[in-house]
Amino acid sequence: MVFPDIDVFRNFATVKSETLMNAIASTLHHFGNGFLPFAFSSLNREEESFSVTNKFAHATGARLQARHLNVYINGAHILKDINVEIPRNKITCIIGPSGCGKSTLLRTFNRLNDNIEGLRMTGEVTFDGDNILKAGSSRLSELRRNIGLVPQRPCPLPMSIYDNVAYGCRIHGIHNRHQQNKIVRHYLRAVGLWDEVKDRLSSPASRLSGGQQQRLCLARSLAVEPTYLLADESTSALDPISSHKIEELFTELKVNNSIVMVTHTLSQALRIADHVIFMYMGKVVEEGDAEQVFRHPKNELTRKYLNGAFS
Ligand SMILES: Nc1ncnc2c1ncn2[C@@H]1O[C@H](COP(=O)(O)OP(=O)(O)OP(=O)(O)O)[C@@H](O)[C@H]1O
Repeated sequence: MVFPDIDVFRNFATVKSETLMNAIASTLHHFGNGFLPFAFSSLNREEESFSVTNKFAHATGARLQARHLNVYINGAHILKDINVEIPRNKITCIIGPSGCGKSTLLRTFNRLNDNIEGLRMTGEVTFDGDNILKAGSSRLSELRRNIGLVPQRPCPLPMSIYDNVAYGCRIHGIHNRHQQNKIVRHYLRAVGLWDEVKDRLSSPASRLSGGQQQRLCLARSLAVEPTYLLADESTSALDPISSHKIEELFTELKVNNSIVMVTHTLSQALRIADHVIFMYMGKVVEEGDAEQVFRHPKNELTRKYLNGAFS
């Protein structure tokens, strides 16, 4: 699947650095990229604690829902009458065979599909009661402050490892170098990357391996601590140990945040999902508590999928 918002960055190589930064800032502002400005909520790590409150996120008890959502691309009916509710402070896993619409649904939650040519959406996606499908640009940027997306393909910005994580803080007005250092260190540790990069923080992020880039992008998204983190196969390029670390991290994060992840790995969904959405050919076939869906699926199609009858 192509991500035009990410591809934009790849074309910046020859642009002057100041122009580049401005272009990135405005592009991110427009498209959102999972790390637009947020305030930071408190982090309870013994070695580093810092606290800035994301008032909007935690005061409103915001919830994310899709009602009668339909997505068409160039006339093709991609998402069909989707009705789901994403619970707060839980890990929701979206599962289903390739091409069933998982990423499209995930991206609809922060309007990242908007730039797809020929896109038409009907129905509602509500966040904190507001239909975000009708949100104007000012509401949209607020939305993207609260719903961050880590895309399927890692997309490091054309800057250093350090700056990739610190960037979100800066555009949100956190210019204190000491505080930035703490945040960068904290989130690189959280994703299990710190030991691998601590001696080369000023190197270009593009020199990292695919799995390292995937963790860097996750750190960048987490560093602005969204209310909802949308993760599209965020462990697909990782070895089992690194994947396990990320799963542990997501489990810790749900105390303050809500995670929605697309995964192809059923064993991963079994390990960490609290809530499951099973999709097939653009429809939600079954949704519910993970234990119920995995142990006692109501739908025959879900049962077949879980038993490996198709993938
Ligand atoms: N930009 C696009 N233009 C045309 N069709 C698209 C576009 N993006 C997605 N689609 C189509 O929408 C359908 C759902 O795609 P989507 O990427 O959401 O599926 P998925 O379940 O996430 O697949 P996978 O697990 O393989 O990543 C597919 O048939 C795909 O070809």
